[in-house]
Amino acid sequence: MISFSNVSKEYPNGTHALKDVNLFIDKGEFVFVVGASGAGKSTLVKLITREEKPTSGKVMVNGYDLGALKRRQIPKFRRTVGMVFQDFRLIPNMNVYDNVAFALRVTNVSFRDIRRRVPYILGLVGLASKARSMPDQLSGGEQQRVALARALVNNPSLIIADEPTGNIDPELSFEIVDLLNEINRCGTTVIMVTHEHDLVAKFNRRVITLDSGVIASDRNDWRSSDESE
Ligand SMILES: Nc1ncnc2c1ncn2[C@@H]1O[C@H](COP(=O)(O)OP(=O)(O)OP(=O)(O)O)[C@@H](O)[C@H]1O
Repeated sequence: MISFSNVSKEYPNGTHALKDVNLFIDKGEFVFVVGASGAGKSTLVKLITREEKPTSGKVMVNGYDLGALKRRQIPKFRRTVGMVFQDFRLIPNMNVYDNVAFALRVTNVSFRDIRRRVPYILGLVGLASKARSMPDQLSGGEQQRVALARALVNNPSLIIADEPTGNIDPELSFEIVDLLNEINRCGTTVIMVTHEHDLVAKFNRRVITLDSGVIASDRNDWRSSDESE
């Protein structure tokens, strides 16, 4: 569950990236966040992951009041959120298996559980046969699936993907969103920032449109709207 109550974000240089935003995303929803460059999409994501703090207002995510979160509580909170980025952010000198296992090792999961969980998650994203490959031996779509596996391996209740298909061919982009869709069907909340209107139209989910730091529209019936043309 995510809620924004009268949230504004002003960066130190005076840019008002978000202005008095009110928003509620329930557990289990799939939400696209769209909007022009500079509209405030990444700022919204950074407030949800507590990379940034609001200048005013209250952000609640998975039961945590992020404004009141102590520094030492941040890692525990972040384990409830899986993050996927446009540039994949894989560790280049680790193979696929280790990239995913690493996310578990840093949280002190036992060797036995890692050996059980990593192959399961790699199977889920269709990469069981690539476990020993290095990231630079994979296509963009495959690298993003590894990143997705890494985001999923801690069993987060929320996946937040900031332009996950931005560096991927259009055919493979569909596969990534399809995977996110499957993950969502199993109960995980998914928030995906994108510029790709084709994908948004194809999957027909809730769409939040940001414009100059405010929510310009928030709708569940994207396909029937004129904006999908
Ligand atoms: N660290 C920062 N310091 C100052 N201004 C910032 C910072 N980060 C973002 N901004 C500004 O805040 C506004 C919103 O930026 P944000 O990155 O949230 O937009 P966006 O919708 O994600 O854009 P894009 O689609 O280009 O990634 C922009 O005017 C941007 O220049």
